[in-house]
Amino acid sequence: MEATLPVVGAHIGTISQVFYERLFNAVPSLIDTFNQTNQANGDQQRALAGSVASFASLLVADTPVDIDAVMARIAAKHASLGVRAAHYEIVRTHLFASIVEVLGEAVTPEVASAWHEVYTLMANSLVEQETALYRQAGVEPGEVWRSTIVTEHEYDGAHAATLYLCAEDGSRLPGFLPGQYISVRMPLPGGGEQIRQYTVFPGRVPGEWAITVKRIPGGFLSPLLCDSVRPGHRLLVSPPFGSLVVDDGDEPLLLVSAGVGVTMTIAALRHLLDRGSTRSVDVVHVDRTPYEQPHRTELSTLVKALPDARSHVRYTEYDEIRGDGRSPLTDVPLPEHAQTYVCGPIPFMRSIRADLVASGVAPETIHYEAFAPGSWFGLEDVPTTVD
Ligand SMILES: NC(=O)C1=CN([C@@H]2O[C@H](COP(=O)(O)OP(=O)(O)OC[C@H]3O[C@@H](n4cnc5c(N)ncnc54)[C@H](OP(=O)(O)O)[C@@H]3O)[C@@H](O)[C@H]2O)C=CC1
Repeated sequence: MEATLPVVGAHIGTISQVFYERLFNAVPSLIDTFNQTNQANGDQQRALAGSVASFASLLVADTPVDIDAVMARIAAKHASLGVRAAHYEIVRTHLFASIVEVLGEAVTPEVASAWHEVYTLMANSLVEQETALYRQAGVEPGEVWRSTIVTEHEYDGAHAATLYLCAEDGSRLPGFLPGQYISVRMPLPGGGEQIRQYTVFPGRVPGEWAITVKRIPGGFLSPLLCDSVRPGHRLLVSPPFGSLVVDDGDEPLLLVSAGVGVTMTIAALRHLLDRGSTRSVDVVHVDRTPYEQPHRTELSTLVKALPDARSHVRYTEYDEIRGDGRSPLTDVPLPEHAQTYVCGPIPFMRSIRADLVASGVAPETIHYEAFAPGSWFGLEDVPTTVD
């Protein structure tokens, strides 16, 4: 199998394309589970087959990637989509048929069996973790969707809206950890439906959730959520999932965000405040202008309310940080032994991570979550954004 890794790698684009054609022809309903924006721009094509290949290379290579953390992130994302054990067998059938179709005779029985073994290892590990996540969430495997009611819609910054959600049956929505997200599943006006993930943060009353959605022009879901959904609207959502959560230790925290990625920082600050935390916290946030910045007032209110917190907000429209290549972290005193959480566009997270590592920060203390597919194995080669 190791010998065929480069061959599979070299043909991953074609294999993925053939795979999705086969998969969607066989099970058209799965189109709704996959992000159609990422399908259209090719990211999803690269992601799934690429994940199997990456998993295989992690198994055989001496690599610094923390495979358990990567698998935990994938399992959480799958749970938020309602993935079931049976899906892995459907994917296996069509993925292997695609590999054989593209690589032909290079796939000898020995090679095929080695790849099946890798796939089985990966699938078993994910199914086990997803089963545990469903159990913790108190739902049957894959039965993640519940009805919530939008209690309030607020435009937030120039391009985003915050939606407040309560349970349809009047019960309290379950708690969550700072950094977790929920999936929102919505029918599309032209037919079909789509699912997207949004960081969840506390609403205005206990048991209420909030999400902030940035409108992506031409996107499938975000324009609907920003501009069509209003109080009283019913929204199907998943329980909160996500393995990348702000830890409850007492080391200093560095929370770095850009754009609507600020919701992770808001969730973390609310959590610290609720717990009466005295932790040292530095917040770095980058936005284009104050007018575009979601949660601008709340960010500054929360930072002021914490006993040992500071905020460093940078505006790329007014500040030269983008033009002259200076890091948004310039002039921010980096606390020693800090845990850093980064949230924002992929290029932003990539450059912040590089700046921190160049300043001597230990890579294992830098945490980030990317919602885009294919980004599980590092910040090296991931494009795109969610809508
Ligand atoms: N909705 C949600 O719940 C969540 C969304 N996310 C993700 O967060 C991301 C936020 O994106 P969005 O709001 O569109 O961000 P924007 O594209 O609007 O960027 C926000 C700011 O970051 C700056 N920036 C971007 N890249 C760099 C860089 N390399 N170095 C310095 N500054 C940079 C931009 O500068 P400039 O003006 O020069 O472009 C801009 O000022 C999305 O990918 C989204 O998927 C993450 C967590 C939660």
